[in-house]
Amino acid sequence: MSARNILVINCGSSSIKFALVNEAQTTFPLQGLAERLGSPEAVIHWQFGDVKETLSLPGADHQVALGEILPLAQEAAGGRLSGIGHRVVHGGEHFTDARLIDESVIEGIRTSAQLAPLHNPAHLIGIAATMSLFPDLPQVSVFDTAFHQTMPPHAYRYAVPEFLYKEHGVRRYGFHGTSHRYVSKRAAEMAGLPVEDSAWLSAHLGNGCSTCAIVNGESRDTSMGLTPLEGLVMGTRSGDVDPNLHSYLERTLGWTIEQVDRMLNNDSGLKGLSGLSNDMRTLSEACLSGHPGAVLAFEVFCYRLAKSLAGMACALPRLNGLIFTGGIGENSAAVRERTVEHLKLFGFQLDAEANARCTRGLAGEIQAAGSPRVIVVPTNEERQIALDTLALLDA
Ligand SMILES: Nc1ncnc2c1ncn2[C@@H]1O[C@H](COP(=O)(O)OP(=O)(O)O)[C@@H](O)[C@H]1O
Ligand SMILES: CC(=O)OP(=O)(O)O
Ligand SMILES: [Mg+2]
Repeated sequence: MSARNILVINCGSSSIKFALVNEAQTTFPLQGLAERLGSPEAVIHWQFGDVKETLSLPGADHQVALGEILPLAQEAAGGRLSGIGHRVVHGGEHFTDARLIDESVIEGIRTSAQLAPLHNPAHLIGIAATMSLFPDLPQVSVFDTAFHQTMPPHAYRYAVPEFLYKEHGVRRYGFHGTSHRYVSKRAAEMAGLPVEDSAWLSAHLGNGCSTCAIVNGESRDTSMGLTPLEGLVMGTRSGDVDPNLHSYLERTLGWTIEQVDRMLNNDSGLKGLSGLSNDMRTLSEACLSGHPGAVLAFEVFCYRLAKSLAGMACALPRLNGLIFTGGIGENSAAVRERTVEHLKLFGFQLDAEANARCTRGLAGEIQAAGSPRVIVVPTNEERQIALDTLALLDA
């Protein structure tokens, strides 16, 4: 049987990230991004082999963009596309695994949309579009939340009245599960351990950031909660704040819930603290010239990350190592160095040269002699989604 191709789709509210994954190849034959959908500036950028292209599609919505992306994928796949894997951020308590998409799965995603109002409605639009354009291709949804369904109640319950959990699903769900699962498997391989007998702290640091405690290949706790706002400092998201902040701003500034939501999700995090940028590359450069906002944002980011990892350690019976992944975790030696400095009590220490070497997709162990392992693992959510899709097609 020749190697199969899966198109992986991650639909945001105004964007679509996509990648063609071939099961026998380590790099993607095709990958790209459609952005500003629904506006006059709608555009698709993609890379097919070494060739980069851009197609301007004024006013295009998800359906129109997918109408362009699918033929590209068919061409890149030599006419042999086996299925489509969709990233779905929130699966609530309905889904503990990837699912072949049918009416009941669509209903489950719709029900969870209340909890991920920015993400799930966009996924549904993407799924409807691919189903109408390619009715004969099997479609699979892979949930960010599914991996975390193994958390025990003492990790996922909030200390609020029980009916809010029982009747309204108020609990910790956790996100980035596809990434935490993938990198913990890779870290175990790199360390020569069976993943079923390993224990990790994992830090996924992209635009969204979360930590996770992973024991024997299962999530035991994670920093994101009911929604992807809880926990760490992120690009534009605040992470943890005092829950009374909402009522304080309402009372003192007359803000509405929508204003508070927008501030916490879009104007906070690195962007809010620095007053400069949500992008860690920009902040790292500004730190070098002593920009006070950038320095503060960097320090708060690393301290809060270390504090979260130290808390996650409560969920581990032992520790095989600390994993860094996501755009920041994979590339920023400075973030890794500063974070690990706050974790000396655990015996963590880095080898400066090894730390500096691990950027731009290079995996490796970066701890100094005598320290528990610290491993940089490039995440690959697209490949994991394709593998989950293929596993369901085989079942
Ligand atoms: N060389 C680098 N140094 C520091 N930060 C980097 C570097 N390269 C990428 N990043 C950061 O990674 C973040 C984006 O991570 P990524 O995982 O690509 O995001 P997403 O969650 O959208 O997939 C940005 O904050 C970006 O600045
Ligand atoms: C759930 C989440 O935060 O996703 P992302 O990192 O893609 O924003
Ligand atoms: Mg990413």
